[in-house]
Amino acid sequence: MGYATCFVCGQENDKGLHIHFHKDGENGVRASFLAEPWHEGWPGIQHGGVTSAILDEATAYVTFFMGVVAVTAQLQVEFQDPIRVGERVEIEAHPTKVTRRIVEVDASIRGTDGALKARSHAKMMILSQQQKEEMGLANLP
Ligand SMILES: CCCCCCCCCC(=O)SCCNC(=O)CCNC(=O)[C@H](O)C(C)(C)COP(=O)(O)OP(=O)(O)OC[C@H]1O[C@@H](n2cnc3c(N)ncnc32)[C@H](O)[C@@H]1OP(=O)(O)O
Repeated sequence: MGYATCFVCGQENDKGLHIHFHKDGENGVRASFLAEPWHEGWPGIQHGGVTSAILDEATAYVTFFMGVVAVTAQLQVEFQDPIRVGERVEIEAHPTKVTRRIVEVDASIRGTDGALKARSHAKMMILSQQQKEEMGLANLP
């Protein structure tokens, strides 16, 4: 599922996060992740850019499972509590509004105890055929 070379989900990306996202209910997605030492910014704490990339990817998977090709136009992230190296977290995302061109998505990352670590609100722009061609994405489903 997804794309083999993707930084977040690609199983063939040696430098990637290798997160497996799966469908949850009709429109939601879920995944799990373990922060490793090479994901840290401040000592012992997962880098906020890694956290943002995970939220962005969960958001993108919502549109992927909807069967449209979309890119992130806006991603607003709240970092609520540090994600510690060695800590497992649970990721969730679901759509909140769907229009002809834009899918709005809420995503969150929680500890295994359910405590909120980070959350995001994003606007995904559905690409026209011309935009897909210009971005080299015309052959995607
Ligand atoms: C699932 C498997 C794995 C898949 C890979 C995971 C990927 C993860 C997701 C990503 O990270 S994608 C990469 C990061 N995103 C980008 O690189 C997108 C870069 N931005 C663009 O390509 C264009 O800005 C975009 C396609 C989003 C919009 O260009 P358009 O030419 O379609 O917009 P247009 O100029 O026609 O404007 C249409 C409306 O949208 C508005 N708009 C455009 N860009 C916007 C923006 N960025 N934010 C908010 N609004 C925006 C614009 O003001 C306007 O509003 P109005 O209709 O009210 O006039």
